[in-house]
Amino acid sequence: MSRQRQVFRCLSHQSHHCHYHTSQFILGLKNLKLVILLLAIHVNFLLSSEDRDDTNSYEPDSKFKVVVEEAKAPRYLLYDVNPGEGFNLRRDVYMRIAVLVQNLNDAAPWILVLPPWSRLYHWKSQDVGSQDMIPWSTFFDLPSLRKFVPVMEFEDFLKINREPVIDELYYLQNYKEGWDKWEEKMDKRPCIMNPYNFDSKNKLWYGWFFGYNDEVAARKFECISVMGHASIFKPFLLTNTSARSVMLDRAETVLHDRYGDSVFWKVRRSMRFSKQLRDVADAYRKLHLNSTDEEDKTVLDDDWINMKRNHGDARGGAYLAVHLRRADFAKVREKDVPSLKYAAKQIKKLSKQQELKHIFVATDAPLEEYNELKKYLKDYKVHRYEPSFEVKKKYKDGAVAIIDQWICAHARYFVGTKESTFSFRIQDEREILGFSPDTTFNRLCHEKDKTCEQPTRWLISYS
Ligand SMILES: C[C@@H]1O[C@H](OP(=O)(O)OP(=O)(O)OC[C@H]2O[C@@H](n3cnc4c(=O)[nH]c(N)nc43)[C@H](O)[C@@H]2O)[C@@H](O)[C@H](O)[C@@H]1O
Repeated sequence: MSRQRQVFRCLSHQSHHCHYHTSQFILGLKNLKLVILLLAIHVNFLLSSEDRDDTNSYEPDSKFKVVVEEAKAPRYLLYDVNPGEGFNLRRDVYMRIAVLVQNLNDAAPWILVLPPWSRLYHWKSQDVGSQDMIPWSTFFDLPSLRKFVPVMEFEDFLKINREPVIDELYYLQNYKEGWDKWEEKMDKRPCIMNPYNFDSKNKLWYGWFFGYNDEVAARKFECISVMGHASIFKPFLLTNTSARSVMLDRAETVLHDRYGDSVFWKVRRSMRFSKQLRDVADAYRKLHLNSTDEEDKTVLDDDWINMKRNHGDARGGAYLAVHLRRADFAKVREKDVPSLKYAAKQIKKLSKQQELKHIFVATDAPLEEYNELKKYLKDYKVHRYEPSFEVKKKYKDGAVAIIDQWICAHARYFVGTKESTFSFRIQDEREILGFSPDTTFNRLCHEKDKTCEQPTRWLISYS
């Protein structure tokens, strides 16, 4: 058992035998590496802070008791999302919370602790080893995230925290009675549902905690009914609690502060995929689709802060990319997802219009469905990214999906699935790269959908 795991066990069971391990561990942690990490997070953030928008002031929330003692800096905000949600919806929730943390940083230093990726419903591969507790650095470029807001991995938070205990945990929920009119409000309320358990022996709350279950706990737990935007929590966090670490579970309950404005796009631009995954996708583009950044005019600037593109700057590789969401989506949203035959009909029509012979298909469809689709498209060269066993084992299902997204983002023309956040994230990637909106905001329609209304054009905005 690693020393860290031993300490988790010790602290959660409060055994005296553990005292030695714990104090040794904590001493060991005062090591240079972590101090440097923390400093790096702060310096990095301060350096880029001149680029921040000076948004909202706040009034303390008089509904809650005002805490007068001063909180120790830095403070840590953790969050989690409804267990059933997929990767791209979770990315969206990150953006809401990152904007909240940026707002908090206008008043005091806060660090956003990134929730490890564990056992997502859609990650079904059995032969790739554990898909639990995957750090954000596998999928995203952390230095890029840090140019928007200070972030750290949960494992690093555990290392610097004195014990594997989060001071306060709030479980967000809607109002039980529902609502007639929209108003920004939040209230401590009895829990409508509570997935955490109180251990009366050591007076701690246990629960999922990103898969850490009995290794991590919370000291205080309450439910909060909320209707509002993420930054509704700003006054509460600054004046109604002085806890060093606060976690908001079910963070998807709060909305974006302002959907689609330049701050929204800043945090979106900061969410660059990790270089290792972009490289795998770029190698595939080059080999199978004859697509390179230089030819396609999609070269990335090193720093997203300086990268500004006009619509039409990007040309894209000579292929049409489709995101064909199937699996659970085809069942839950039966009325939005076309049959394979009808999807193929639309794809053929678009390829003809665009004079493209190569079609790249990103899909979560089983092989038989993909083969059926290919049969309908026999006059075209149809491609699907199939990872080598090594890539899949190393980076897992989450990475394969990112590679699919990155390849779609570089196509000359893209068509997605109605209301899939997977398709939405490809659309915003293409906005960042500078594609013409006509080549981006397109979707497949169900055969019975006669109007076939195309997606809203959420165009990039720079400040
Ligand atoms: C029905 C709802 O759909 C919502 O999904 P939706 O917005 O499409 O998009 P996501 O939130 O990303 O969830 C769908 C997941 O399915 C896999 N997936 C979907 N399309 C592809 C693809 O083209 N390639 C690869 N490799 N993987 C794909 C991938 O793991 C992805 O994160 C979910 O967030 C909800 O939890 C719920 O399932």
